[in-house]
Parts: sequence; structure tokens; C-alpha cells
Amino acid sequence: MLERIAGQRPQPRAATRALLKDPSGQPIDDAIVLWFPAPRSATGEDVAEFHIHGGRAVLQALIAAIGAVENLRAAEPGEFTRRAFENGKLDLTEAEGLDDLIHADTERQRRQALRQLKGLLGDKARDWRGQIIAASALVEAAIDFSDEGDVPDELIAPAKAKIEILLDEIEDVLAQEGRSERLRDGLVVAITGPPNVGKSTLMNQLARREVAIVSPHAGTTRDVIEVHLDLDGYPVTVIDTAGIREAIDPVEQEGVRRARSRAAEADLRLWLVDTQAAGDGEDELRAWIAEGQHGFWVVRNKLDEPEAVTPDLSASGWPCFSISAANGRGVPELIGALTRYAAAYFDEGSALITRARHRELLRQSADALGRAIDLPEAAELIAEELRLAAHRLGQLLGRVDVEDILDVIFREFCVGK
Ligand SMILES: Nc1nc2c(ncn2[C@@H]2O[C@H](COP(=O)(O)OP(=O)(O)OP(=O)(O)O)[C@@H](O)[C@H]2O)c(=O)[nH]1
Repeated sequence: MLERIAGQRPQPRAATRALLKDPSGQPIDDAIVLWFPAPRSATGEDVAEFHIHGGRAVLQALIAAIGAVENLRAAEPGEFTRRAFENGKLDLTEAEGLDDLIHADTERQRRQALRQLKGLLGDKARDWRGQIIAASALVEAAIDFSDEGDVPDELIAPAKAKIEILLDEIEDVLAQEGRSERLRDGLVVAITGPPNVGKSTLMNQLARREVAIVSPHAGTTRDVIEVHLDLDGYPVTVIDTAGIREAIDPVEQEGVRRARSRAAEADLRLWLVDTQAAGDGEDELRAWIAEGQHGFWVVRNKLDEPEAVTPDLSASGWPCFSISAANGRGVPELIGALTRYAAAYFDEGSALITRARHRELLRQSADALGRAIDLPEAAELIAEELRLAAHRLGQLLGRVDVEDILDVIFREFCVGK
């Protein structure tokens, strides 16, 4: 194919200038061509790269020329990475890291994805799996020697000691409480409160663009609108929820229902209070204070108006901010506090688990190890639990039993990756 289009097969891995031609011999572009023979390529197979001038017509002409070559077809989304995985160039956690890297919106997401791509979790899982297999060898030996008096005990005790250290390590990683998983999706902050307090106006301030319709009529926001913010590299999704009140209109009722459920699921709620009408929503607020609810910040809005009423929320123990969403006063302080909140939430150093899939498999592996430790002297049963624990780590790395999830994982990749 390279010979037909570029007129030559360049030296392996050397950027080589070539005049690309279509099947009729018409020139397409003056380009750079690279040739990576298997197995020293990203996918482990023969790979040719064309570096062309980016115009649409150039690209179309080259694709048409390549398409004219027999047995060639366009790659499916994620197919290159999938082949790299199938040829052992990447383990599954690294492939997931690559997917995250491609989709990273913020600096912290990029760093986390790169750590994953570099095999931080994969290396650990391989190491753990190796240790489990070493412990299994002791237990298997105990089974073989079980006719010979004291030997089993002497073998099983050190095997269990190894497993205990290992289990502690896995539990430490599991104890991260899903924070690194959240770094992929972003922290969710809901702007909530009674109608007409200025939620949409604050949302617009935060997003610095008009995403929500601001109107002087109560009950304008009927659905949930969200913006994605990059606060010092931390991804934060802010949602503007419909004014919480007893709605009569069925459309508004639905808006209120959705607002309540999204607000309930959020990591943090900014409860807006209108300093002009402080009584609105106070009952609801006080009920939450009485219930000892967490994850609320009170934001007093419309400070630009002269006769501000100040609701007394000192009993809540919640952080309190004063702003004018209309002219932006106090908003930088609020954004600063949100950034610090996000920074404290994401403890970057320990990010290892970035997906629910990792968490579930590590949990199952740890549970099997825990059962192995608790089993008294039954070497066969211990060996079985260790096999299961190692198998789960194999699944994490994508080495065993994963056919069914591969399509799901690689489908999310873009074409050309
Ligand atoms: N003076 C003053 N008016 C404001 C401020 N913030 C919002 N408003 C006004 O308050 C009214 C309601 O603002 P919205 O942002 O639509 O309020 P909302 O809470 O989203 O309203 P719903 O969608 O009904 O829940 C509009 O007329 C805004 O211009 C502020 O800081 N100062």
C-alpha cells in the first residue's frame, strides 16, 4: 500500500518525505510518511502513518486513494487501541487511561489519565497478582504434603501472612472513597432555592455566558441546566435547578421534582436566599438544618439592593456567602471557595481507581483474600479463594474473561484511536 501511494517503503521509524499519488498517478500531496513494521509499533502490527497538509480535499483524496487498495478499510472507533490491547501492548487499565486522556477536559483529569495510561494501577495489580500466585504456591505445596504431618501448617501460616499484607494494601486503595472516579466525571454542585432568588443569574455569572434563561417571573427555570467548569484544573458541573416551591402547573411540578432529585444527588448544594424576601424557603431550610443535613452552603443574593433582610442562619453551621449575582459582587469569593472545596475533595496523590469496574473487581479480589485468611486449615478452600482473587485481578488487567466488556470499553473511543 505504501509503495503504491508513496512510491516507496521508507526506512523503519524514519520520517521520510514523499509525493503521494492516487491510483491514476495524479499527485495528492507532498507529505511525510512513517513506517513502523510489526512488532515495534503502537498496535504491535505493521503501521504506516501519513502526515499530510490538513485540508479537507487533501484528506478526501488520500482516503479515496487508500480505499482503492484491496483489503483495506477504515478502522472502527477504538480499533487501534483494541488491537494494541489484544497484542499485549497495553493492559486494559492502560487502554482505559488512554480513553480518559483523549476525553480529559481539565488539567487534573489529564494528569490522572496519564498516570493510568502509564500503568499505575496496572503495575500494582500485576504485582498483587504475582504475590497471590506466590502465596498459592505455598498452599498448593501444603495440599501436596498434607499426608506428612506438620508440613501444611508451616506452609499455610506464611502464605496467610503474605495475604494479610496484600489485603491491607488493596484495602488502602479501596478506601479512596471513589474520589478519583469522580475526577473523571466532575464534582456536582447544585444551585437551589426558592423561585426568583437569582439562581439562573448566578449560573450565568459562574459560566460567564448565557446558559440559563433569566426572567423576572417566578418559575422560569423548568428543567435542569448544567455547565461544566474548570476550576484550577478540577472539573465541576454546576446545575441550575427549578425554583423549589409548591408548583401548580404540571410542567413546573415536573421541573421541581427533577430539581429536588438532582439537588439531592449533588455533592454540594448552594442554597440561594433572596435578601429582599428572606422568608421564602426558610421553612425548608430550617427543616434541613434540624435534620443535620450536610453539603449545604448558604448564598445570600441581591446584596446590591438597599434594604437587605438578613436571615439568621447562624445555627446551621453551614458556610455563608453574600453576593450580588446581578453585578458579580462576591462571586469571585464564592468561586474561590468552590475551587478550594474541589481541591480538598480530590486527593490527587492517591488516585488509582478511576472506574467502578476497577473498584468492583478489587473489592471482589479483596473479599476472596479476606475469606482465605479466615478459613482455618482447609488448604483446598484457601487455594480456591486465592485462585478467585488472582482471577479478579486478571480481569482488571483484561487478561482473562473480558470479551463481554471489551466492546463497551472500546466503543467509547473516537475513530482513529
Ligand atoms: N437586584 C438584583 N436582582 C437580581 C439579582 N440576581 C437576580 N436578580 C433578579 O431576580 C430575578 C430572578 O432571577 P433568576 O435568576 O431568574 O431567578 P431564579 O432563581 O433562577 O428563578 P426561577 O427560575 O424562577 O427559579 C430576575 O429579575 C433577576 O434579574 C441580584 O443580585 N440583584
